[in-house]
Amino acid sequence: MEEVVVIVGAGPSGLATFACLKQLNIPSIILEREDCYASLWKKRAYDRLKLHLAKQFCSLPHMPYPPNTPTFVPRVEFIKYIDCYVEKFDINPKYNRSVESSIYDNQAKKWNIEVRNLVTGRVEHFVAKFLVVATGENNKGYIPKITGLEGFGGDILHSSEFKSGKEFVGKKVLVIGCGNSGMEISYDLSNHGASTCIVIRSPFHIVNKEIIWLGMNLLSYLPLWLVDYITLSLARLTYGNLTKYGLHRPAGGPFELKVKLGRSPVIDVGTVERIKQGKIKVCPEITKIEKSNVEFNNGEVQQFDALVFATGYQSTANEWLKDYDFILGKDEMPKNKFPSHWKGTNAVYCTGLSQRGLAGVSFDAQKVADDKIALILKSNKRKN
Ligand SMILES: Cc1cc2nc3c(=O)[nH]c(=O)nc-3n(C[C@H](O)[C@H](O)[C@H](O)COP(=O)(O)OP(=O)(O)OC[C@H]3O[C@@H](n4cnc5c(N)ncnc54)[C@H](O)[C@@H]3O)c2cc1C
Ligand SMILES: NC(=O)C1=CN([C@@H]2O[C@H](COP(=O)(O)OP(=O)(O)OC[C@H]3O[C@@H](n4cnc5c(N)ncnc54)[C@H](OP(=O)(O)O)[C@@H]3O)[C@@H](O)[C@H]2O)C=CC1
Ligand SMILES: O=C(O)C(=O)Cc1c[nH]c2ccccc12
Repeated sequence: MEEVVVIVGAGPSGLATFACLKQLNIPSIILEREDCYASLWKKRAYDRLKLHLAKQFCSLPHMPYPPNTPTFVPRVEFIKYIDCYVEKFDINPKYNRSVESSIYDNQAKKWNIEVRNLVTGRVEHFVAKFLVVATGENNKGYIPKITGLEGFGGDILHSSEFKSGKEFVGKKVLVIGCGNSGMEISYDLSNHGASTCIVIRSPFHIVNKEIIWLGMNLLSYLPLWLVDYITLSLARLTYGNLTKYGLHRPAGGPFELKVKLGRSPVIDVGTVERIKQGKIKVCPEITKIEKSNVEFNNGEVQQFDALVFATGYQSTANEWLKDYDFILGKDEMPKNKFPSHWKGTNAVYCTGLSQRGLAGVSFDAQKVADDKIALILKSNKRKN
């Protein structure tokens, strides 16, 4: 099968790229390994999740949210929005297709794509003039190696498998990692009566969604350092000094760290108050595990029924994109810096790999589509 554009992944990035291309009458197909679109939001996100950024920063190209949508969109409403998006642009991804290899044929100037059909088990081949990597930054849950972890007696899960604290009523649970996932999952566990501890090993910024909303808006008018100053001042006023609870702020500002390192500030949903009340206990880094006992680097040992690893994600694009160095580095990140990151050499593009959430997804999808039309028009002109 020969295609103009093959998009790998039917998350918001793949869907947005398809829609932007369609607006320009450029045909494309999407290959998706799961049996649905937006699989992260449907299968790998916890029940109480709401978008942290206001809806104005989380829409996909060519379709705003309906006016009655809440400012901070709950997961289920976001899925409904994506449902409407898919209907509006009549998007039909090819499901259960796991892309296993993608190699550029320099002679034919085409991408050869090998796909495992997960239903039949067979390998299918696609050829495309353009390839778009839209497989996301949150592909595979990362669980660190810890001595004795494999012998742990209780439940072990990654945050992407966590649905609700109601499954842990009366249990003693340790959450490892204090990003947005870990902090919110701890709160949910505590809400449902689980005895909850959280491992915090590094400094991070605690803010709330109103402060970030203000900061995001101010970024249109003020330099980043000033927005950081205002954001930090408000955060300090709201939370006070949290060091005695084991929460430390890093040296750079919240927006500076997001832009430079892709590290998101933690948007507090009530966890900090629980920590202050002693209802969620902060623990230092784990040194080892023996059966149900977890030892921390302050020498303390505690017994747990379950461990929730909210230790982040890995992108896995380099595993299937054999010619990844046309666009990605060894670290799976785009080689070029924002805002030129979305384009590689040899007709490969990426959307959703700039650590800028859904706003970044929209930016990339539009850029990719606009670039393609230029290329296609150029090649058509040459032919005529
Ligand atoms: C818990 C959580 C909450 C988040 N909340 C927000 C938020 O509020 N606001 C925000 O802006 N961002 C948020 N993000 C970031 C979020 O990941 C992105 O905004 C968005 O989902 C990115 O879309 P994507 O299409 O790039 O990636 P994904 O949504 O991850 O989609 C990638 C798709 O590619 C498919 N795929 C992967 N590998 C292959 C392969 N080899 N072959 C075929 N298909 C493949 C996957 O199955 C998946 O369906 C959140 C992330 C997480 C983990
Ligand atoms: N509602 C929303 O909008 C939500 C958005 N998100 C977004 O999804 C993305 C992923 O977030 P998240 O899942 O929290 O992952 P992150 O990568 O943001 O956080 C991972 C956390 O795990 C810690 N960690 C890693 N390894 C270890 C270890 N061995 N021991 C102790 N701690 C460890 C990290 O600390 P260290 O810095 O020390 O490595 C960090 O605190 C982010 O962009 C986030 O903002 C997530 C949830 C909700
Ligand atoms: O949820 C995330 O981590 C995102 O990537 C969304 C996002 C984009 N820009 C930001 C700035 C501050 C906080 C979150 C985000």
